[in-house]
Amino acid sequence: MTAGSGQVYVVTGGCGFLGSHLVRMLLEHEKNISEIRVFDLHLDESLRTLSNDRVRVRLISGDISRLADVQEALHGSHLVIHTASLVDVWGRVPASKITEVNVTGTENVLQACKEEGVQYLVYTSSMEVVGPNIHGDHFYRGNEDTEYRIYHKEPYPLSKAKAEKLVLEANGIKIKGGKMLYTCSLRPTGIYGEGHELMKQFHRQGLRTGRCVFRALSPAIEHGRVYVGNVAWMHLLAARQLQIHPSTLGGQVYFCYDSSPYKSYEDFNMEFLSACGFKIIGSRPLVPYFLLYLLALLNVLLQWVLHGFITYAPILNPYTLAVASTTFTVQTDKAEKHFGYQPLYAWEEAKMRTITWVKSLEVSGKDLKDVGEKSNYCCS
Ligand SMILES: NC(=O)C1=CN([C@@H]2O[C@H](COP(=O)(O)OP(=O)(O)OC[C@H]3O[C@@H](n4cnc5c(N)ncnc54)[C@H](O)[C@@H]3O)[C@@H](O)[C@H]2O)C=CC1
Ligand SMILES: C[C@H](CCCC(C)(C)O)[C@H]1CC[C@H]2[C@@H]3[C@H](O)CC4=CC(=O)CC[C@]4(C)[C@H]3CC[C@]12C
Repeated sequence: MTAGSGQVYVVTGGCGFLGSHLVRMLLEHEKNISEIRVFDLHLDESLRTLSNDRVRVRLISGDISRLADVQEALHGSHLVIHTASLVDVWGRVPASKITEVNVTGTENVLQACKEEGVQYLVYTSSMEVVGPNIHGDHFYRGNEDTEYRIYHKEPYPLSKAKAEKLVLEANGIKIKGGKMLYTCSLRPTGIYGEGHELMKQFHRQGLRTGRCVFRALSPAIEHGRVYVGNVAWMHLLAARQLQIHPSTLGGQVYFCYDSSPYKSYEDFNMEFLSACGFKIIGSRPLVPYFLLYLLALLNVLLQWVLHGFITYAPILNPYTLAVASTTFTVQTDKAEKHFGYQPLYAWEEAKMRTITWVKSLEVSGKDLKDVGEKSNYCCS
C-alpha cells in the first residue's frame, strides 16, 4: 500500500509510556494504516523518524483540554485511540487540572469525533475505575462482571471513571455525515515495561539504599500487572475489531491482562530489579502497617506545609498505601472472546525485555550518577 491510501489513526498521548509503545506496535502490526497522528502536549521528536514509505508518523503538538486543538488533529481521521491523561495519584498537580485533562479532554475527543465524523474511538481507561477502593475490599481474580463496592474520592480514579462513563454513553450517537460513533474502553491493571517511569524511581531509590529494597508490603497482597507491549497489542486489536464488529465491541469495557504472575507490588518489581543485583530485605513487612500509615499521613502534612514552596509528592501517601495494600487481580477472557486477544508477549519475554531496559539504565550510568553510587552492593 502506498502512503495515503490507508486509514488515518490518531493516538492522543502518543508520546507517553503506553502511547509510544502503541505507535510502534501500530507501525509494525497494522497493515491498513497510512498515517498515524501522534497528538501530545509534549512531543517526542524521535517518533517522527519512525515514518516509512508505507506509514507517515505525524507529530501534532496540542492540548487535549482545548477543543480546537483536538478538532484539528481529528480532521479527516478514521479512528482515535485516546490514551492522553494526567496520571497522578501523588498530588503533583491540582485536582482541577486532572479533571480538565482527563474529563474535559475526553469530552473534547467525543465532541471532535462527532463534529469531524470520526466513527471509532478506543479509550484507555484503568483498573482504577473499579478499584481497589479505600475500604480495603480485595478484588481477587475478578472480571468485567464482578460485583465490587466502587468508591472514588481521589481525583485520578474519579476522573478516569467519569471519562469512561462519557465514552461508553457516547457509543451509538449520531456523528457528522449521519453515521454512528462506536466506542469501547480498555482497563489496564498496573502497566510495566520499557520506559516505565515509576520503575525508574524504584530503581533509583534502590541504588540510594545500596541495592536493598526494604519490604514494606505484605507479600500476600497480589497486584495485577500487565506488560506494556500487550496493552498496546490489545489496543490495536480492539481498534481493528471495533470496525469489523461494532455491535459486539461497541459500548464494552475490557480489562487488560496477560500471563504476568500475580504478586505483591514489591515482589513483582523484584522480578526485574533482582537481575541488577537488588535484594529484598525481609520476608514480611519490616515496618508495622500502622507506622507506614503514619508516615503516609506525615507525607500529606509535609505536602500541605510545603505547598507553594516546592512540589513535595513522595510515592507513599495514604491512597497509594491503600492501593498497594489491597489485592486487585484480574482473570477474564472477555477480550479473547470478543476480539480474539491473546497476549503477544509471554511472561518470559516481557520479563526479559523489561530487565534489558532496567539494566540499560545502569549502562547509561544515569541512575548511578544521580545517586553517586560507586560500584559495590551492600547486600551481596
Ligand atoms: N501507567 C499505568 O500503570 C496505567 C496507565 N493507565 C492509563 O494509560 C494511559 C497512558 O498512561 P501512561 O502512558 O502511563 O502515562 P504517560 O504520562 O506516560 O502518558 C500520558 C501522555 O498524555 C500526555 N498528556 C498529558 N496531558 C495532556 C494534554 N493536556 N494534552 C495532550 N496530551 C497530554 C502526556 O504528555 C503523556 O505523553 C492513561 O490514560 C492512563 O490513565 C491505565 C492503567 C495503568
Ligand atoms: C506507588 C504504589 C506502591 C507503593 C509502595 C510503597 C508503599 C512501598 O511505597 C503503587 C502500588 C499500586 C500502584 C497503582 C496501580 O498499579 C494502579 C494504577 C493504575 C493507573 O491507572 C495509574 C497508576 C496506578 C494508580 C498505580 C500507581 C502506583 C501504585 C499506587
